[in-house]
Amino acid sequence: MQLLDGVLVSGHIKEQIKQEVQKWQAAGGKKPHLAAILVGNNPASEAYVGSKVKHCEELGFDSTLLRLPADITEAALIAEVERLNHDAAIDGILVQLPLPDHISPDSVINAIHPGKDVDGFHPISQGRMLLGQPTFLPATPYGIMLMLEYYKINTAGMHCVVIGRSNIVGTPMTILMSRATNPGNATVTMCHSRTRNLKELTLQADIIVAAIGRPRYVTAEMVKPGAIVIDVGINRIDDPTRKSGSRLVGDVDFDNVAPLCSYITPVPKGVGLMTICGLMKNTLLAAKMKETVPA
Ligand SMILES: Nc1nc2c(c(=O)[nH]1)N[C@@H](CN(C=O)c1ccc(C(=O)N[C@@H](CCC(=O)O)C(=O)O)cc1)CN2
Repeated sequence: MQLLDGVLVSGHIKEQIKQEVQKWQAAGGKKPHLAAILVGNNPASEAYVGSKVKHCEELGFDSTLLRLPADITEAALIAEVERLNHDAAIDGILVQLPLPDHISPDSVINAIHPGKDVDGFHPISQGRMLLGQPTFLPATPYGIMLMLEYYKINTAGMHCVVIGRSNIVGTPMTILMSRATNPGNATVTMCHSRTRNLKELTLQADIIVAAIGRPRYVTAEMVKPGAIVIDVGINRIDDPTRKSGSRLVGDVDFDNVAPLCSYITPVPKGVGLMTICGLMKNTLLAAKMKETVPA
């Protein structure tokens, strides 16, 4: 079993991005500038946005963090997004998810100008991805593809079972893995909460992408020996043995599944770190494309 190491791969990709930014600036380009919107004070969201801002500093990007109250109206939030759309200094905009229940994430995402949609969540970005056109790829699936590429895993002809059908991970993952690219060229099955014969399907999988959001859901008896397992889950569970009283686990029962696998991503230090790489690569691309809605 080989661990797909998010620390190693993200370190390598960040180094590439840093060098690309320096080259871009040496050629007269402006520092990429990411604007992150954080609504409310969900501790996990605070941590993820904080990490994005720190990565901007590390890679030589500018960043702006806009903190908005949890009771902001949807209209006021969309007005902030539109203000950033028109701000020529801003290259990329992200709105940290989840949003409070009274705000429709679709309405807010749809308000982001597609040229600044560095999360790759806008319908235009997703549509272009579906058609195989150049676009911003959703950060987590993009990061997973970068990781498979780094380890030179040839997925052509493999059966890839994706568990989860979210717009930001499961669905785009099925599209990217079935494209005529390497990695890609896989035969893909998408499973979800209504799938009846999940274990039957996962046992046929050469690659499992687990993005269900349930701690340790994928167990050893669901995994074929030699399979590649990509764990997208980030679940915080109680652990009285830890000083903090809790710890992170993925959607895969790592301790029992890992011995069966050819490759597996750990949680933490796996896919999560690659998500940030996907976002940073998209932000650099946005800076190079430079699209701003005229005032
Ligand atoms: N606007 C967005 N919102 C959300 C996204 C997203 O891509 N865009 N994805 C997730 C959260 N997320 C990024 O925002 C994210 C999750 C996890 C990590 C990460 O680095 N995880 C570390 C562990 C971190 C920890 O200790 O808590 C790891 O896996 O090693 C980065 C980004 C939902 N919202």
